[in-house]
Order: sequence, then C-alpha cells, then structure tokens
Amino acid sequence: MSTEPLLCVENLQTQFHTKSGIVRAVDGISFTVHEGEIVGLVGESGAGKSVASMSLLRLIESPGEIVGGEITYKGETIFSLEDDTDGGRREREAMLANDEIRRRIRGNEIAMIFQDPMKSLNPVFTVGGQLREFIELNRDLSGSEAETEAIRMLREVGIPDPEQRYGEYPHQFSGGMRQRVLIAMALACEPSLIIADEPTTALDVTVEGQIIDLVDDLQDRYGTSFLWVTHDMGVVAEICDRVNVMYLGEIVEQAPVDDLFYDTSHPYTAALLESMPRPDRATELEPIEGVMPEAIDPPSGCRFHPRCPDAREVCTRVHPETKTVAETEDGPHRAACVKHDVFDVGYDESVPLESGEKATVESAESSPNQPSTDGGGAHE
Ligand SMILES: Nc1ncnc2c1ncn2[C@@H]1O[C@H](COP(=O)(O)OP(=O)(O)OP(=O)(O)O)[C@@H](O)[C@H]1O
Ligand code: NI
Repeated sequence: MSTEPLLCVENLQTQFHTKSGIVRAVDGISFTVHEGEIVGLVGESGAGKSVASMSLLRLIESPGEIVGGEITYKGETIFSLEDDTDGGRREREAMLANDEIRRRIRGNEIAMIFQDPMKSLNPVFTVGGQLREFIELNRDLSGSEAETEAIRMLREVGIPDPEQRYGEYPHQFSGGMRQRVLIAMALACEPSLIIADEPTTALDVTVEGQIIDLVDDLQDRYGTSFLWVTHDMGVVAEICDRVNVMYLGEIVEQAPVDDLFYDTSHPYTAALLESMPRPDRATELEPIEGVMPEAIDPPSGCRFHPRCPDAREVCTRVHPETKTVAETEDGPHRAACVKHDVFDVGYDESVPLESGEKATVESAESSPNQPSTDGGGAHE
C-alpha cells in the first residue's frame, strides 16, 4: 500500500451549534481509502458515521459546520483551513469552490448511496426516466444513447427484464430492487469512490446478502472504491478490506478486516463483536453495557470508559490518541486504548474501576458549568 491514497482524511472535525451547546459529532478523525478498496466505517447509532460521510462531500448544512481538518481526493483539496493574519481561520486557496464540488466531484468522482432509496428516487417519474436523465446530465450523451446506457446499467445491477422495468415507477420496485437502481445511478458516471451509508440496513437479510454480493462483483469489475457505513459487524466481515470503528465522534480502532476480528485491540470493538449475532451461538446476545453518552458532553479521558470492562482509574484522566499497536502485512493496526504498552501511561499500576465507581469519577471530573442534556440524572 505504498501508492497515494485516493481519499485522505486528516483530523476532520464537524460540529453542530445547538441551543444546548456544541455537538462534536466528528471530533478529529483520520483515515484513508486506497484505489479499489472497500473501507468500513462502523459504530453504534450516533457515533458520527453519517456526519463524517456527508462532510466528505461538503454536504453539511447549518447549524453544522466542518471546523477543522483536511480532506484530499486525488490530490485535490476538498477541505482545508489555514490560520489567517488576525488569529482566525480561513479556507485555504487550494480548496475547491462549491460549484466545482457540485459540478466535478459529486456524482462524477464521488457518488453517494443512502439507506432509503425512496428519498433519492422521485415517485412521480419512471425509474428508467430518472436514470436516463441523470446520465444525460452528467455524461455527454444524447437522449437515446442515455436510454440505452440506462437499460444497460439496470441489467448490470441485476434487474431482470430491464427494458420492461425501465418504464415502471419506483413503487413498483421492491426495496432491494430500488437499492439496485440507486447503485446503478451511483455507478452511472463511473466514479472512483462510492460512499454507501447503511444501504442495506432496511432490507431483509437475504436481499441484503444479494446486494452485498452485487457490490463485491461490481467492485471487482469496475475497480470502484467504497466507503461502507454500517452498524453491522456481520456486513463489515462480509465486504470490507479495512475498517474504522467510530465511538462518539472518534475513530477508536483502525485495522485490516481480519486483524480487527482476530486481534481485536479496543474494548469497544470487542463489545460490538460480542453483540453480533452469530450462527455458531445460541440466540442470547450480549448487549453492550450502558448507553452511548451524548456527543455534546462526552466523558473525560477515554470516552468509552464508563462502559468499558477493562477501564482503570487512568482511563478517566487520559484521553488516548489512536496509535499503532501492531504492524500487519496489510498495514498498521491502530487503536486508542491505554491498556496497550505503546501508551505507557501507567495502565498496569492503575486501579480497576468498579461499575459504580465509573459514574462517580465521571461526575467529579465534569465541570459544573457545562450544559448537560440529561440533567445529571445518570449520576444519582
Ligand atoms: N442537524 C443536526 N443538529 C444537531 N446534531 C446533529 C445533527 N445531525 C447530527 N447530529 C448529531 O451528530 C451526532 C452524530 O450523528 P450521525 O447521524 O452522524 O450518527 P450515525 O453514526 O450516522 O448514527 P446512525 O447509525 O443512527 O445513522 C449525533 O449525536 C447526532 O445527534
Ligand atoms: Ni447514520
């Protein structure tokens, strides 16, 4: 993996300004996507996966804002700030203008697929008509050429009888078939990268499996890279080459997929894996203990410590950066957990936290001036 990455994200920070305070939805994440790779972004609801994905295409709207970090794609600057002369921050000159992002990048270079195809398809126009129009607008083709291309794409994504289905409306398609249409639309301009935000979550398991097989196959044939957003470790195992695990706005573990599963290095990832349904185990699932705190007022130290079975006193104080914990054939294995020797902050000597203690330590540490959304009820 010595070549330049296709997409490079460094220390990305995206925040929402709300009445109750600043929501640090994405709080300094860094990752790359190389050509031909399927990279996973996984984590529970509220981790910041969608905000991160939208940030990559500069689709964040007020009250949200990217406040820091750098996004580069094929060497071009999608986002970057620099210090200006009077102590503020300004957009770097190299950063692409909004209309360039709209005209050259979105759809053509980086396409996006969302969970709900009905939001992306217009119910009053035929599926084929929408696909044809999209192709006509984005590629230099005449109406009839675009129609032929649209039918070819429908066939390509496994829609049976595409000439016939071309003239049907979105409601005449099943959920899985609609998702295939969106994949056809995403592929239509032959982008180098597709960002897929939970595209199979609403589908039943069999159809989900078919869509995943389709993506795997298309990925092979077109060489398209994917950023695959999901909360499902089963899907990650199925499809991803490398994985980023997100917790409360941060990436806590980053590894090639096999290493993530067989040499799990962050207790949060371990908990996600424990809660995953597996065919070789009885129906009893192990839910992750506790609920994810709000991104508005994250716990001190390691953000996962109040739920972590391995938490020690030091974890309430030290906020771990993500560090390389092992080198593998397929790249570095990185984790943000001080129990690893590279951190050297006295984890071994530190006193383990009892479940009750975690809350006490946390409330003692948090500043009384900070707005709290839950009224501190959890600490009673
Ligand atoms: N428009 C908004 N205003 C305020 N906060 C927001 C807004 N959009 C997202 N957030 C907050 O940002 C955080 C991250 O949300 P995000 O949607 O990225 O999570 P996610 O990981 O995609 O979760 P899910 O699996 O539920 O889709 C959450 O705390 C959420 O409440
Ligand atoms: Ni989401």
